[in-house]
Amino acid sequence: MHNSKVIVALDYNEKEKAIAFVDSVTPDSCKLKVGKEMFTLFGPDFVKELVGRGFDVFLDLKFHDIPNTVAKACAAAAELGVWMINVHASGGSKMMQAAKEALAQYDKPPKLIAVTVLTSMDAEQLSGTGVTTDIQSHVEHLAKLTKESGLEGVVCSAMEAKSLKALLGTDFTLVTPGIRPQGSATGDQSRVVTPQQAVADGVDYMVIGRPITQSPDPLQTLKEINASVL
Ligand SMILES: O=c1ccn([C@@H]2O[C@H](COP(=O)(O)O)[C@@H](O)[C@H]2O)c(=O)[nH]1
Repeated sequence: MHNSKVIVALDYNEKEKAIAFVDSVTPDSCKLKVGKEMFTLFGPDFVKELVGRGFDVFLDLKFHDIPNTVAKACAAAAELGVWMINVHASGGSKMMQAAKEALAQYDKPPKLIAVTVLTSMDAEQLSGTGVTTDIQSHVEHLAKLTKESGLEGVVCSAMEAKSLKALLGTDFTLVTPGIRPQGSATGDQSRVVTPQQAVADGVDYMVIGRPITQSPDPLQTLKEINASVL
């Protein structure tokens, strides 16, 4: 069992840079996230390498397709031995249930969670997609649908953590990107929260990429974040 709440987003375009960071950390100091960029560049072998080193790996491919396709993709992801995978909740309950059922054949299936509203989105971006409710209500709606579909948790902003824990219970896992230590550049994120506030509000895991990977001393930054939320 690894204890850190930090999942480092390995969004590197060079494998050597990612491995240099991985060489500097341990499975107790962080979990690792492989997203679309590194998976597209370096594929399943890269994921297996991280799993082989004993890390909990979140394969963040955000599947969103017809139920059959998503189910097969989730089974393929489970074969890699990863700790957690995800789909988009907006794919609907049939899609999420198919994903869940595809994992039933595994003794140790990955945790399956669903993305609610991307942390890069603000009210204007969301309404531009045709959603007429406010962000908080839409996140709550999608998180409820996710729980009813049998999944273990959601990706959301830590801004929504308190209300989701109250609505869906403390066992429902909340994974929150959009984490920014005080003074860090926000970049393309909109719904940002500091690590300290996120943990105080009850999140289970914080996804942190650039504030760590682009830092002049990534290991020291990770250590400081871990220490700040003890
Ligand atoms: O709503 C979401 C879902 C996923 N992400 C991913 O998390 C990291 C965040 O990286 P930062 O550099 O800390 O912004 C990135 O890999 C995203 O693809 C997200 O940001 N928001």
